[in-house]
Amino acid sequence: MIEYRNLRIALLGAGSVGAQVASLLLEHGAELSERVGAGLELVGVAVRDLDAPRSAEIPPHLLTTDARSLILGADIVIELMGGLEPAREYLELALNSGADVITANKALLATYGPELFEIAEQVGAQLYYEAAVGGAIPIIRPLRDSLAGDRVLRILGIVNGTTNYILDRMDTEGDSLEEVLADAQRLGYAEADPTADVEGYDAAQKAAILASLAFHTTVPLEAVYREGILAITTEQVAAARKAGFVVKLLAVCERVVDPESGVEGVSARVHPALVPIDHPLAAVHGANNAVFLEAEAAGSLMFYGAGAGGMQTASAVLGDVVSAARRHVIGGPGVAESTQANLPVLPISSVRTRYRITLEVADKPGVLAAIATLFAEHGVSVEAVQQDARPDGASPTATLVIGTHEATEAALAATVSALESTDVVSAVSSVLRVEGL
Ligand SMILES: NC(=O)c1ccc[n+]([C@@H]2O[C@H](COP(=O)([O-])OP(=O)(O)OC[C@H]3O[C@@H](n4cnc5c(N)ncnc54)[C@H](O)[C@@H]3O)[C@@H](O)[C@H]2O)c1
Ligand SMILES: N[C@@H](CCO)C(=O)O
Ligand code: NA
Repeated sequence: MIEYRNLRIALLGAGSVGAQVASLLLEHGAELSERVGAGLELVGVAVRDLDAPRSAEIPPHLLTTDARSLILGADIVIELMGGLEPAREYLELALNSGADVITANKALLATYGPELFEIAEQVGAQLYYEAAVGGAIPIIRPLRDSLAGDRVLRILGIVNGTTNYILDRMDTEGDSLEEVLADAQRLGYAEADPTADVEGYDAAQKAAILASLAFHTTVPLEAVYREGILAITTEQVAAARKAGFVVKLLAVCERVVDPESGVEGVSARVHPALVPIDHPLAAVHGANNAVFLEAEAAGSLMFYGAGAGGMQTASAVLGDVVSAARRHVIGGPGVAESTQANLPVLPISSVRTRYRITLEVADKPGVLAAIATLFAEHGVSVEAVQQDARPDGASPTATLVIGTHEATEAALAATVSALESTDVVSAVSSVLRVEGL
């Protein structure tokens, strides 16, 4: 029997993910120790309420309400409390005491990531966060390690399970957003307050993390353009399907060139988008997540699986525990988060993409020509026009769907505002970006 040195692991928070991490560590600790070459000992679990019910049994002697003392005696600290404070304070304390740190907290990383990475670099500690994006799906480590020799060009991610579940049900069952949201809450996919999911805040935090890592640049959360799914109607989803698209809430992180200045930079945005039905992302159903990535040498890759769930997310946390523990055994400084590219983060107005615009127009001669002229005047090239047939004389208006070639957001926004103020257009009923063509 090999005698291992013991690594002391402190866990902060024993909710959906934390309780599963504790249970897996206690159950498989011996096996993981073999993989690491050091003993992995869960020395304590900081909780708010010692008597609260938990999704997995934790021996009472491990529970404590004194998080600070627990942190100060640990080699590896796992933060699964969520929220900004005291999570930030505890992680700084852990890093400054020389411990490696593991977190699943995307809100914390998207807000205080640069500060935390800097402390980690100064003290030579590691900060791991595989569970923060895409839950169980390996995406942080592939970006940081496997693709470190390549140049990532673009990421299209379905990184919020709740909104994917909602949009998927609207598509496959024809249900309304309100109906499905209520079900998602009942099934435990959505939070009691689902704002972070449906308004795109959760996806925007993940986009900031992915873009920073993929482009070796600090991408602050405030620089991520964000639109949620609340304005999406069942009719829009059905019309998209008829036209060969599905509606997905996408996190799009890409290299862009500012059309005015020619400056090269990066952009991160979250919004509902039309995805062609034969694109791999269109096949991501239910609450699953997927990250579709284009790299210069690797080409297209897709990472797919469970983006949430206590047990699934615990898998990613345990992977980080093994990585951190291996470094303790090997010794040496941690790998610093590289932001050396330091590219400018450009506003959404610099982004170029395609659009499908649905208009209610007067059904009379000259209307189409007037609308086409308006697009041309703003430098937006029309790719296809489709008019919905109406029964004869049933209505003096027609529905016009205009697909565009790539145009800048700025040109498109100017076109839409011109359409809104022209007489022949009675309503601009939908403007959706098309991705993945
Ligand atoms: N649940 C998922 O599927 C999932 C997926 C990916 C990432 N995450 C992230 O994992 C983290 C944990 O999520 P969760 O779903 O387990 O949340 P949760 O609400 O179920 O658990 C958090 C636990 O932390 C405890 N806690 C809060 N403040 C504390 C404090 N000061 N001291 C001690 N305990 C404290 C709470 O009482 C609660 O039990 C979050 O950052 C979340 O964003 C969760
Ligand atoms: N609320 C998130 C949980 C995982 O971060 C989701 O729906 O994907
Ligand atoms: Na992950």
